[in-house]
Amino acid sequence: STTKEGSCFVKEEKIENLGVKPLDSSQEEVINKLVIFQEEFESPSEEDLKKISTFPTGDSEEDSLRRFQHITEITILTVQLIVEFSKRVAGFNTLLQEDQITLLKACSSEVMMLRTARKYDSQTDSIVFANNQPYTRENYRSASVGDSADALFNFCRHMCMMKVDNAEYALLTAIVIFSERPSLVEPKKVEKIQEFYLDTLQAYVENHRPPGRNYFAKLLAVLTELRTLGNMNSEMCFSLKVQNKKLPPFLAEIWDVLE
Ligand SMILES: Cc1nc(-c2ccccc2Cl)n(NC(=O)c2ccc3c(c2C)OCCO3)c1C(C)C
Repeated sequence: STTKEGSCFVKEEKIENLGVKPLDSSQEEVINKLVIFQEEFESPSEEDLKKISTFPTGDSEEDSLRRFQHITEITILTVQLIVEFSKRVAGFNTLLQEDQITLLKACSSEVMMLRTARKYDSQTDSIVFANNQPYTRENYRSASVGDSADALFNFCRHMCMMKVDNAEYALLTAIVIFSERPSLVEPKKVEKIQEFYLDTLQAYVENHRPPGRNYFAKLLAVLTELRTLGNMNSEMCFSLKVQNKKLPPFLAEIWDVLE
């Protein structure tokens, strides 16, 4: 990726930090694979996008309902990509199937937020999901996400300002996937795998970011922010139920919106 003025794309450049241990070959290998899979499962395919409803730009009640519908369709496709990506992350297939499902259900909304931040365009303060339909704060809010749209856009802006690169996004995603979650059967195993990706992110940041700005700590703070955003999503799912805005069964099941 290249450095464009005012955009979020940064060039992964190598810098010589005195006294910093270089990444070992296994860490380099893991990072390269994660970035490749991140690209492979970045966006829904063209033919999948043709199947979903068009993006309504109007202001009627009907249009905001159709926008909600459009978001649910894009999210279903994106969560399916998150599942495919997770299955290829080293360590995931060493877990019990039961724990794999627990991790996927819990991480999906948080990984969705990270993926959305990668689609954020700071010049227009909009999120270009798939098929180049820009969501502004306005039409995202009217799609029934309400004032939490600001929390999403502020998160995206924050990630953009930090100029998080592809390797950092891929490592953050792996760390989010292997987060401690309630009801895991083998929590220690998940924690050990997460530790490996945390150490790899720390080594990557030390070798690629200017020293003395504690970027690693800033990236860890993103994990806490994602936890909050994920919880807000769960609350939103519940409130939708009350507004009897039906979530598609796939999402209702993934996000435990009990019938
Ligand atoms: C079908 C669907 N897809 C999403 C979604 C869309 C983009 C990124 C992440 C998510 Cl989880 N959401 N969630 C949100 O759009 C959402 C809900 C609450 C939030 C939030 C988002 C993005 O972000 C800020 C915190 O509060 C929904 C439903 C539940 C509307």
